[in-house]
Amino acid sequence: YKFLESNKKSDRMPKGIQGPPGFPILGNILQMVKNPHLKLSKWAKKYGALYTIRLGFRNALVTSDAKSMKDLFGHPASTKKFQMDTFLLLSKGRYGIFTAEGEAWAEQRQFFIRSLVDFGFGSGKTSLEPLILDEAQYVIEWIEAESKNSSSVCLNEILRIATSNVLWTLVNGKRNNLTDNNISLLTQNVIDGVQQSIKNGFGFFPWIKYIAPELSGYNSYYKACNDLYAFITERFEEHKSQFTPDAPKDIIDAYIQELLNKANDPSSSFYGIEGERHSIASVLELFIASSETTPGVMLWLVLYVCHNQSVQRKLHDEIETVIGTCREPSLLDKPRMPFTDAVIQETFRISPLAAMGIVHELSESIEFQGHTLPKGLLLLPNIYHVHHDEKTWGDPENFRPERFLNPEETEVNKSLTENLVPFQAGKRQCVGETLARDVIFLFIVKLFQTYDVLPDPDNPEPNYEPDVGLGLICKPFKVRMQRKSNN
Ligand code: HEM
Repeated sequence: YKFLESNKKSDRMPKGIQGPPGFPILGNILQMVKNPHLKLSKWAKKYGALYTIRLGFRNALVTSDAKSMKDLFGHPASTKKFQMDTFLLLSKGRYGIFTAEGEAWAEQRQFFIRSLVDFGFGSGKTSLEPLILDEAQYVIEWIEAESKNSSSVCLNEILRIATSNVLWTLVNGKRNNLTDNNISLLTQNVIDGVQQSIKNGFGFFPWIKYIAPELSGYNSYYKACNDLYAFITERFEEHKSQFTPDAPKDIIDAYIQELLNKANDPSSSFYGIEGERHSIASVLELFIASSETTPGVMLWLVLYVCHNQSVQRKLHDEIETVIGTCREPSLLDKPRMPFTDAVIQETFRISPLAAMGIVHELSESIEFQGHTLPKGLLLLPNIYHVHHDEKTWGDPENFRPERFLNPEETEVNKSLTENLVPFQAGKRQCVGETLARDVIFLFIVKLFQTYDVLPDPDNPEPNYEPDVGLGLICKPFKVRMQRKSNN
């Protein structure tokens, strides 16, 4: 019964759009068990920019070029998400920003964006810069200490902790110690569970949890979600006990203020108990959405640049020319650093963290590129293929930041970056994009301002093979961080 219940929703296939044949009940899922991003890309080459697949009983339209993706995900009927059990469990229902829908989602999303601006963040503003640079400096100190014990270091964990600390300081008002970091650890347990839910299937087939709760990883995921939820709830309670109205010190205070402001407005998603649930879920989702993605991009970048020394030399040259060795990098340096920008864009392109994005669901039938797309159709953004399409990139498998620059290498070619969609597209496009881009820029510039990054002599060959789950995650690797002689 549970099996039928969780998979009962069947929808119509749009007419006139081809796709690979699948199996009964499972559809195309079996063909996508290993490296689904590569399979989706292979199908795009065969069936074109728009094709259909079946995920269990659900039909999905796969979009594999940037324009179709932007047009389709920009349509008002595409705002709804396909809610995997994995995320509903995390947010305890349709709460917060990531999992909420309709007016509640719009209000929660807007509130978070406004809070970021209130706390000094936004285009053209630089007041979060000291916070980000402080965290980058802690990473440098950690590298210095580690390098005394071993010639090569693994940056995976420290970058995760440091980036989650930037957000945590903003949200909770005080930073965590790099070696004693609850929020990062609790978040990591949940992220590991999300990866398991994709690999072991309980995200798509909730009935697996009834058959193999332990083996599938469902039980440990359930516990990890509850632990993180309880931790965030405790921080809300702590803040409430020390709260001064109209003087929010951090984002949790801002949420508490909004709950008070909307205490008599039943039409608001901040009203009453539901309002509390939305607020806690929103904060929790921020950590889940950011803590693997932002450091993940930096790790890929370090790996590629470490194994492409000519790129590293150009990166060093630009940092030295524009910033020098004595002063801290600033976001205001960004427009004068096209090569650094190109290195970051190339990393987003070649190893997109959210390679298959987040699946949405049409809330009503629409006409699209001459086809009628039925209500309930799932929409899958084939981000990996968009970033690896030979027609756009020529040699997609090569790490070549220069592709984004004009022949004089003085400017980034904007018409080419239009083909990048690492944060997806449309009204639900990543709400943390600017924060992520700023953190990546400042961390990376500071790292390469301070160090020559060299391959680990014990493992000199790079491993570009990702750990594939919801995202393409860089497997742990070591590098030799050699302090630059002029630094
Ligand atoms: C390089 C880093 C990041 C990448 C690649 C990334 C990617 C994405 C993608 C692909 C989506 C799905 C958009 C959709 O459903 O249409 C998303 C949504 C989201 N991201 Fe990010 N993200 C990153 C960093 C962050 C950060 C730093 C935060 C928090 C400060 C964040 C918070 C969110 C939230 C809350 C959503 C849900 C938005 C909504 O449903 O309205 N992300 N992100």
